[in-house]
Amino acid sequence: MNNQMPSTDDRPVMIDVNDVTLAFGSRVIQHDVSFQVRRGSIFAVMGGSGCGKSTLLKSMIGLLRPTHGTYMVQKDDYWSGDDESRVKIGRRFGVLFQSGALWSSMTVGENVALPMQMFTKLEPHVIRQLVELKLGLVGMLHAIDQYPSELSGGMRKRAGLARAMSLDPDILFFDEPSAGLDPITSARLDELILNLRDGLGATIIIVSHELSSLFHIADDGIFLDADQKTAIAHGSPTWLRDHCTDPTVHAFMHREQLDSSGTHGNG
Ligand SMILES: Nc1ncnc2c1ncn2[C@@H]1O[C@H](COP(=O)(O)OP(=O)(O)OP(=O)(O)O)[C@@H](O)[C@H]1O
Repeated sequence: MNNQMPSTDDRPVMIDVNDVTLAFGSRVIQHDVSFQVRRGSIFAVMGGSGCGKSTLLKSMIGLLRPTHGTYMVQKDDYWSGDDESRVKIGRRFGVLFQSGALWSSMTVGENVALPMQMFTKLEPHVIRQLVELKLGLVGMLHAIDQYPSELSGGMRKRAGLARAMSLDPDILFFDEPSAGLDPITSARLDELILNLRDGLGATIIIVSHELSSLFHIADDGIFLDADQKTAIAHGSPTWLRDHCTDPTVHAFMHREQLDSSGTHGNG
């Protein structure tokens, strides 16, 4: 079965996930998951609903300890140390949650400033300048004094992105960034994500259902299966679409349904 993209990628490995098992209590969600994310790549975590994509993302950002396996962030073993060492490694991470997850009682500018106030000793006027810079990067400087409730869904996502970049992370995690956005706003967000990767050299791990977006922006990825509870294919979304022969992956990447015999139907 053709389920592994041939790799000619010689970019350094940024995150090395080795033999990870994720479980809630005795319920295993995924097991024996291994993959590498290379520096500067946009890495897609794919798979059907409920297979464990968000759970994997949670464990990569420190919200769920894997029951087995390791995550190396360059030379640092993310889960082997104490909370303090994890927080230190996590300072390199920026996270954009589905909703943008802004504090509703704070303005956009205050939201972006918050991580800087919490984790740095920068003077308020320096923070203000940095906040303006981050909001400028995502085209949201005009909304610096607005509250989240005054923003559209796309604007909230962009403000969330500015906040995710608040501490100059070199690794960004996006959970369903295009969820709830219309196609045009979603396409703009794709361009913004590509610009961030190209302009800042960030490494991006993205969970998304939006195949058109994934085909456009992601250059590597993994496909998690809900039934086998493990990764069944590795490669960029376009490679999986065009070359992967696994019936589940093929059906997903071509938006088909499998019939009970495991062959492709068209309904
Ligand atoms: N806190 C939790 N406690 C127990 N089970 C959980 C918890 N969070 C998620 N699950 C279960 O883990 C499985 C994977 O969920 P997860 O949200 O990671 O899937 P997903 O692939 O991101 O799904 P979707 O694409 O629908 O968002 C699901 O069966 C879910 O019910």
